[in-house]
Amino acid sequence: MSNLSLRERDAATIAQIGKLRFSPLSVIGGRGNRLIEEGGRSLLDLSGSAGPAVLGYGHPAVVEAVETSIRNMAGASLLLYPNEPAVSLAERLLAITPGEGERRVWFGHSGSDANDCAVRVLQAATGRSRFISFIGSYHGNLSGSMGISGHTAMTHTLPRPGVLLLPYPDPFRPNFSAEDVLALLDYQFETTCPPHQVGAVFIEPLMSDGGLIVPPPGFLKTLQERCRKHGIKIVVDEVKVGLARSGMMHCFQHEGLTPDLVVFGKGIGGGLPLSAVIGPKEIMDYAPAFALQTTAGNPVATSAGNAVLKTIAREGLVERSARIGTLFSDALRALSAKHEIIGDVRGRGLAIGVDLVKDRATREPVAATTTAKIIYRGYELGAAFTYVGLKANVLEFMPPLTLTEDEMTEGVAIVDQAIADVNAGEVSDADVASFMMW
Ligand SMILES: Cc1ncc(COP(=O)(O)O)c(/C=N/[C@@H]2CCCCNC2=O)c1O
Repeated sequence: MSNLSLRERDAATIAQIGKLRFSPLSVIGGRGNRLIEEGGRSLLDLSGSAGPAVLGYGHPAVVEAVETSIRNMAGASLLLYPNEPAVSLAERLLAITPGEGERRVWFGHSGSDANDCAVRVLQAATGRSRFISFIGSYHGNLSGSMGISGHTAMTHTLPRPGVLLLPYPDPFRPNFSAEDVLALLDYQFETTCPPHQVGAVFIEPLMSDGGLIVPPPGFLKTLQERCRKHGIKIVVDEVKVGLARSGMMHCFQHEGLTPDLVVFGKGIGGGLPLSAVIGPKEIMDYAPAFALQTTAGNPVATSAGNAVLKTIAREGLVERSARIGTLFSDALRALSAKHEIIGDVRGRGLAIGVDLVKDRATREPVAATTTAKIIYRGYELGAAFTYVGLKANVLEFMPPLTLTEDEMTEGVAIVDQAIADVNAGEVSDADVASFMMW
């Protein structure tokens, strides 16, 4: 057994390109809504491992489903033969996801590969090679999904040729109003981006990694109508804010959208690698062997997916997200009475962002080091959470949907104390230097 810490062994073996670390936390276990740190300390998880741990850790329904399926494993590959868990999950997803006409489900391992698949099959099936997306959007980290994303973390990779990236209107920083963006789109359609060349618009119904931005009411619905007129498909990326997290089963339902394709990831697997794309049969049946991944739709991950959907229904997690999310947001908003740095608290259900500002009048974002220090101090005080935003100034709360009211209260108290301690200068730049990764 090594006498090095897990963190030291991680530094000596795991590639930096796969890391986005916000604190020194090294995890050796997890139970309920808590992570167990090397050394045995328990931390409240307000991040859900960046979203997928919708049922926390070790949920009995997931444990039983995974154990049963792996003990009698129906192969490991949906592409070679059907398996019961995958087909059941596809049936469940089709039943709970509004849509028109006959549809089909594709399974993958991650939000990235799901959006990657959507891009490729839409270009092939529509014959249109251009796409519309948004500055600040994060649709994945594979070439296809990255190519239609607009997050600053991806500027090391050039966007896909022909992508039209529009500003995502932010009610808290209205540099571009919904009307401005729609006018810009119309102008592009008239000039450099003929609509008949555009296969689809990719929409985050709540922009997560770009800063937990809830769009102005009606904007996305109007955008959908503009695009529909030109036969442009609507793809809604529900990877991070879907499946009950927003306080409705699908976040797009808050916006009155009628998507052609819906992309799922993160929470659908309850922490296991699983993603899905639902789309019209004429698109998703484009050609056999078009979007293959050997272990996609395997019976173990899809058994976890079935357990997630069944638990969401059985434990009423849609309503719970709405209720606990409102309490959580209200409690965070109440902190703004004592912390000038809190400029805005926003989100839907248990997808919550706290926008940190230097100045409430100008709404200038705080320095990224300040955000990082609050995360770091929160870790020291016993909670795990992250930050997002193109200026790295938005605290992100994406806890398990099983978060209790007491845990929510505990989490808010930690955030409160962390902000106070950072204001008091208790965290140094050196403390966070190695945690400024995006
Ligand atoms: C709306 C949306 N769509 C797709 C993805 C990609 O999902 P995967 O990271 O599972 O490939 C994501 C992933 N978002 C990043 C993943 C990198 C770490 C930072 N936090 C996230 O949530 C996403 O938010």
